[in-house]
Amino acid sequence: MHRRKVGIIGAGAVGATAAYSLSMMGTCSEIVLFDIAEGVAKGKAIDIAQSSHYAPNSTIITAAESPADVNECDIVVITAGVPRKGDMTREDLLMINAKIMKSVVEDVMKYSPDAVIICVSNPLDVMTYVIHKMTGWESNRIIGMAGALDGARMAYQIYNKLGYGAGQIGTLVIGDHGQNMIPLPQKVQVGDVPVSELLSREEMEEIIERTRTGGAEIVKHLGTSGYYAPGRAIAHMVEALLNDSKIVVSSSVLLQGEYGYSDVTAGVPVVLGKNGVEKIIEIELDEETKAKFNVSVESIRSGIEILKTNHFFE
Ligand SMILES: NC(=O)c1ccc[n+]([C@@H]2O[C@H](COP(=O)([O-])OP(=O)(O)OC[C@H]3O[C@@H](n4cnc5c(N)ncnc54)[C@H](O)[C@@H]3O)[C@@H](O)[C@H]2O)c1
Repeated sequence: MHRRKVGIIGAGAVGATAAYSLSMMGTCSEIVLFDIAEGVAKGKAIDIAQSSHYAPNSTIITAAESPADVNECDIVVITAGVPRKGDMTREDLLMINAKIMKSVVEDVMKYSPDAVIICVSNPLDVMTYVIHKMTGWESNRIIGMAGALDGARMAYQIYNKLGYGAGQIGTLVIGDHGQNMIPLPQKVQVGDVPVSELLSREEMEEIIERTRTGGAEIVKHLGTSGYYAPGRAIAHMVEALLNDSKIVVSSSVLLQGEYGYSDVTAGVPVVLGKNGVEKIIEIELDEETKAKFNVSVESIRSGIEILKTNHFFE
């Protein structure tokens, strides 16, 4: 990864915030934004490039005129998609976003054939699976961003309860990036202190619930989903890949026997480095968590099944 070039496909709220975060961190040498909505990538690229005047390191930020300009990237972040509208069923949304993903991925394969892909578009785990099927690439090169955000949301809730420990709260959220996500309080530490020493079971139950509904809480206030924390979470992952930092981040990856599942994507802790997913970490799950993980995996499988029933992969 010597060029440190990052492509971001979908320059909407999340994609542009990821670009802005990366440029403020000075992590990349070059960021190229692409969006099908005319002017969006161009306008945001100019704005972000001007803000980078005050960043620690300079970053070249450009807008792609066509998918072919998102070329020779080390990492491609995909945030392209459409949100669910009133009259759409889950099935409709899945099919629409999967078709968008298919066309985006065809371009990535053509123009950035050596990239690592970070999938962000929802439904996250199913879209990550689509990328695996469409590319046929080594599974380590395709990573779904979910746990990085959900873990930050959990840490925020814990800090709000404690009033201390900011930046020291290690969290872990596994499973799907949706209703059945599994925040794991038994794995949380504040500094080196297990959270069970600091918060009661009832307080942790409330934190788990608020983590699960963390996205919806923002929608309630804002009328649209959050983008600062998702954008920063993407930048955190991109930095880990570019710097080969081998940090542990929960991410949606293809399971091939790990945790007893195959041919399905789900959020589990992984090591991120220059090759993408360097290692999937298999932690010991108690029986209750195993049952929850199964519910989570089955909900992802039901999304994949919808695509199969609609002959998407044929
Ligand atoms: N994984 C996560 O944790 C997480 C967090 C937040 C949002 N998301 C998801 O990320 C996606 C983006 O969210 P957002 O708030 O930025 O939405 P947004 O609507 O602001 O941006 C999406 C952008 O994608 C563009 N787009 C659509 N089709 C495209 C194509 N074929 N090629 C290029 N661009 C295309 C649209 O023009 C739009 O600008 C959504 O699917 C959202 O649900 C995921």
